[in-house]
Amino acid sequence: MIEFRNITLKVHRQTLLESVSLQIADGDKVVIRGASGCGKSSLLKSAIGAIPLGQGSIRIHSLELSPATVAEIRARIAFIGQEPTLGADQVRDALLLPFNFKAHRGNQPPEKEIIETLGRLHLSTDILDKPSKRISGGEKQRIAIARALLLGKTVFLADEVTSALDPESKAAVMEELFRPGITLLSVSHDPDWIAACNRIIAIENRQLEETSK
Ligand SMILES: Nc1ncnc2c1ncn2[C@@H]1O[C@H](COP(=O)(O)OP(=O)(O)OP(=O)(O)O)[C@@H](O)[C@H]1O
Repeated sequence: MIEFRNITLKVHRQTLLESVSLQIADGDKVVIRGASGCGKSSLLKSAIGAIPLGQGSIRIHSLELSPATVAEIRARIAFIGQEPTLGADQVRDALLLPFNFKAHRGNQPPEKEIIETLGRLHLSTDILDKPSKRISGGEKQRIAIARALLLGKTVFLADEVTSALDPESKAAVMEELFRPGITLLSVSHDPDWIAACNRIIAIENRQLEETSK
């Protein structure tokens, strides 16, 4: 479960959210809507400790976000931002990067599983040999999703991950992220994505307003 408890978010002295709470159950598919600049991306970023809270607390599976827990929380969550940084020069190295870390060492997936995961996301295996900086924003996001799936992550924070995609790639991404076992907190303007979510929450006047479907 992801829980935002009475949080206030301020960015450069601008208050984006004021004393708001939100509980997301395991398996929920939540989309955040609202005008440009209202704080949708900032809300997602706050859950990985990228924006400090003015007030309140955030818990991911009962673990409260704090300087002491932020690394563990980031290890549990897949954050797919609008322009993910892949962290290595070659796509293959980027995809396998976490498997060099102590927590995942020895768990590197076999080539077959890597290829199969890329295929499910509508990515060809050729991409593995490309420089990370030569792939598109939409491809970077799908590599970041593939990496999270290979790590077995089940909590996804996804910021506009289909806006740059063709219909087939979009359907492929949605098929992966809307599985029952995935908990999804997302930002999207895409009607298909919004329709697939079970909860729609708008940011209005610094508050969260849940609209019934
Ligand atoms: N790094 C930053 N420096 C200065 N201001 C920022 C920064 N990041 C966000 N902001 C400000 O915070 C506000 C909220 O930004 P945020 O990206 O969360 O909005 P959003 O609702 O996701 O917008 P959009 O729909 O346009 O992506 C904006 O007014 C923006 O100007």
